[in-house]
Amino acid sequence: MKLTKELFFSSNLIHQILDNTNGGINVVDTDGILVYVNNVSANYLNQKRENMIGKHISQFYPAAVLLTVLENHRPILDKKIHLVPPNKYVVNSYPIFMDGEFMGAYSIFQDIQEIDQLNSKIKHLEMQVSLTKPEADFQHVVHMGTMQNIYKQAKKIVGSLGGPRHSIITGESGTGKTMLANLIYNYAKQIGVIGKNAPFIEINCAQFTNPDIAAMEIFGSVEGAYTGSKKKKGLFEQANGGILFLDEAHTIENYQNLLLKAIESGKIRRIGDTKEIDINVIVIAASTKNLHEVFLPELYQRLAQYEMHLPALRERSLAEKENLFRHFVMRYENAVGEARHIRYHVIFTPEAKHAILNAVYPRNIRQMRDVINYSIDASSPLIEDIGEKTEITTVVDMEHIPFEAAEQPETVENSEPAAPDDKITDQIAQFIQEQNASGLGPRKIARQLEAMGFPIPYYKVAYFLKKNVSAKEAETARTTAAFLR
Ligand SMILES: Nc1ncnc2c1ncn2[C@@H]1O[C@H](COP(=O)(O)OP(=O)(O)OP(=O)(O)O)[C@@H](O)[C@H]1O
Repeated sequence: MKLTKELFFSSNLIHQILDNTNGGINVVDTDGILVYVNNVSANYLNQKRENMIGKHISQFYPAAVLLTVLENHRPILDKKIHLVPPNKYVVNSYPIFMDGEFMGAYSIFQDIQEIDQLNSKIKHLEMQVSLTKPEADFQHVVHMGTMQNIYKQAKKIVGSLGGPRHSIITGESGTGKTMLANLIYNYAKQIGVIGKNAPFIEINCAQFTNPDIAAMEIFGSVEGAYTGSKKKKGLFEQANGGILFLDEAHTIENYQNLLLKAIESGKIRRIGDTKEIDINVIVIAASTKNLHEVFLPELYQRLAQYEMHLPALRERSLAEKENLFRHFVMRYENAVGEARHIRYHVIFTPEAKHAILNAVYPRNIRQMRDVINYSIDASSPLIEDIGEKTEITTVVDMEHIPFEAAEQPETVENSEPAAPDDKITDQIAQFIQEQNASGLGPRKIARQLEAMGFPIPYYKVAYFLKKNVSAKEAETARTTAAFLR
């Protein structure tokens, strides 16, 4: 027997095919009575198809999208629903017309939990990358604390009338040397000293265990210069017309002469080659060491016309640390906001903020940033708990701070101004709860309280709500008052 169009439509084949699709299918008449259900749909509800057909769809799917299509006679596409929580489905529903007459509707739905989870993972990864990427694009960084003065000096490296110069940046690990080099690069592009597409080539000189390999990477090589070496363009050549950032520059000891020659003559020679190549590169050498003690005097002199030192975090003022703290918290809020399309507010309790600001960070700003990110991570809700919310507030408390920062034995007195205690009563606690129950967030409630003459900071309101200290549960008015204080 041969499969023909007639045979196909007269046989049971179409049902077999519909049963073997990945999606659930429901077909209803104009009254919403199920006339067809495929196996996938029946299986989702642990039902037998025969039990479903002939009954009203709302018996099985009370909020069926099909019911709306029956009313409007219009398709509804890509509607996301939680059919059997936590599973998520996407539903497409269409009206059925025959010879222009409305006859019913059908829907196809598919489980998208897996796709959703993958999307979530991608978003999470994107967010992690954005939280740890350097700040080169963040112009406001240059208006903060130490950076303000250093950036003024740094602009002269590329922006002085005498032409761009080479320079040195020193500072402990994590103090912002790479970030500063990036800021210089951006500024050079902005004022047209280098082209819009000029390269920024960064190399950590310490990554090479063998100084010969380091030299070949930096200056390039010709085939056979060393056993197995190939013809290769070096990073100097790749940086032509832009900036070469040599991180941990103190480790290039053996090749200081080559570097000096390149800087002095504007020419390089690939290792093993006799031919010289013209280069036009601004060199920024960075190091955690004092290069004055490590470099050849001529090389040091050449580079150190502009030498900038980035102080360790412990040497910076509390005001600067507070700025950095705010900066990283805001960065987190923005990253979550963008990734999840919600307004995300992060509030640190005074104790937690104090611990973060006063902790000792051997890896400087990078470590402080990581501690802040970690603490917010620890206090934040899970993605699955966000649901349909568009605004979320999280409170970071001491319990969320990683041990490395929380263990610092600091006192917390005077970290925040206390509210006038004679005014805080159990009624205020009740007021906060009532306002919150009616949908107001901590900021709005704090504003209302302030207008009423009770200036309680919003983070205290948020902390209070988070801990769910109810006025009824509180033993006495004083307990609640003490908590809010
Ligand atoms: N003033 C600042 N404002 C905001 N972020 C900063 C500041 N200084 C440093 N950072 C951030 O701290 C992190 C570490 O900075 P960076 O990588 O520039 O340090 P580094 O001195 O080059 O470290 P290493 O010596 O280990 O290479 C980066 O994410 C950087 O963006």
